[in-house]
Amino acid sequence: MISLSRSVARANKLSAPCSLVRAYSSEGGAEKKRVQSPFEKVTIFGSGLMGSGIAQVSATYNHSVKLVDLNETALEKSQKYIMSSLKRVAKKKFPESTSDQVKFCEGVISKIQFTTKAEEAASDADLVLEAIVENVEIKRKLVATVDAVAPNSVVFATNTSSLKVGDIFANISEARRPNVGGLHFFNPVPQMKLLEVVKADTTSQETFDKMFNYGLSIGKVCVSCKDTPGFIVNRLLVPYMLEAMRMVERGDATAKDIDSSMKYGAGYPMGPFELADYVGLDTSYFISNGWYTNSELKGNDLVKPPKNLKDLVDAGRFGTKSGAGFYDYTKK
Ligand SMILES: CCCCCCCCCCCCC[C@H](O)CC(=O)SCCNC(=O)CCNC(=O)[C@H](O)C(C)(C)COP(=O)(O)OP(=O)(O)OC[C@H]1O[C@@H](n2cnc3c(N)ncnc32)[C@H](O)[C@@H]1OP(=O)(O)O
Ligand SMILES: NC(=O)c1ccc[n+]([C@@H]2O[C@H](COP(=O)([O-])OP(=O)(O)OC[C@H]3O[C@@H](n4cnc5c(N)ncnc54)[C@H](O)[C@@H]3O)[C@@H](O)[C@H]2O)c1
Repeated sequence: MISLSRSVARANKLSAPCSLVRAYSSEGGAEKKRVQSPFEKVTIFGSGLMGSGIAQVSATYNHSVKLVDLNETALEKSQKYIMSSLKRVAKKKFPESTSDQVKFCEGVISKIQFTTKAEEAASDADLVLEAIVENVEIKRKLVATVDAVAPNSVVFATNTSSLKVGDIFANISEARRPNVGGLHFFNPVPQMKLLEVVKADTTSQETFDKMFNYGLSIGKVCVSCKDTPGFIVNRLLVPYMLEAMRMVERGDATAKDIDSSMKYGAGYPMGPFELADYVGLDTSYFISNGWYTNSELKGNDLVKPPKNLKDLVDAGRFGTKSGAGFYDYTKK
């Protein structure tokens, strides 16, 4: 595998402003290097937690963004969420000037068009990114909608946490197969620097390079992944967090002490139970159970969901989003 030296990468960048600079060592290893984005118009499906964050970051780095959801209520919630996040970023960026903070926030939000018109939004995009509900059938339906109207050259990526990229795009038209891949962002998107760039079986090198350079252009640290369950982080995160759960089941330690141990002993920003509540216990159960019952990890105890995780989900304790999970968030 070759790697471009920094001087070659720099030369490319200087000679062709919109060049696709593969500013990374393909022997693995991430490199955080700002390059010109190969995309101008980005259409994102799903204005929830992740879609909103991806839209915010793409607009912050001068992409023209269309953010699509099923109804105006979802879009209004998204706009509020993005604005509140932008205000936090602006306060740090322009601590001395409220007017600059306002200008920054309004400048970014003006680059995002909130719409329910799916076909129109997909019809003139350079990059289409889906961040809709983690359900392969619903994602496949969206793929079919985009397939019918998007430009031939569009790159189509998924932000899935746990599904196989190849399964999501299984029914896409033949001509588009080289132009699909995965762009797995982390929550919260404005804060988490990592972007997992996934090369599926049909992804062309050109498409991979475009996705990778888009990630670099929006300030992310990009890593290269194969289309395997959980890519890199979740493949390691799920077994770690499930074993934490089993420790509680065995009575080895409390959730609180395990969280403290990982924060103050391993330097994690959140312990496993705080994180599970943060990303959602329903999501966590869905992912681990999906891998355990219907993936290349089928029957692997490393990803077997513990009983008490399922009990919490069955009881409607989904984590912060429902006010209670491993911890209670409603008590003052
Ligand atoms: C036990 C059984 C579990 C079962 C298995 C589970 C398997 C896992 C399931 C996977 C689900 C999908 C996962 C997904 O595919 C991949 C992921 O996303 S994994 C999650 C990755 N994210 C993390 O690990 C989060 C780690 N936490 C943090 O980094 C921080 O806690 C935080 C979230 C950034 C919050 O920081 P805090 O210090 O705690 O709190 P603050 O509120 O002060 O924020 C600090 C700092 O950041 C700025 N900030 C925070 N959020 C935002 C935002 N949304 N927008 C803008 N800015 C934000 C804030 O302003 C602060 O700035 P500062 O003032 O400090 O400069
Ligand atoms: N939450 C996380 O920590 C996290 C992190 C990384 C990746 N992901 C992945 O990102 C995706 C979205 O996750 P999320 O947490 O943002 O979910 P979410 O539930 O917050 O948002 C999903 C949004 O998609 C919308 N939607 C559903 N079907 C749609 C359609 N056909 N067209 C347009 N919009 C549609 C829903 O209305 C909702 O607003 C999932 O694939 C998830 O696995 C989640």
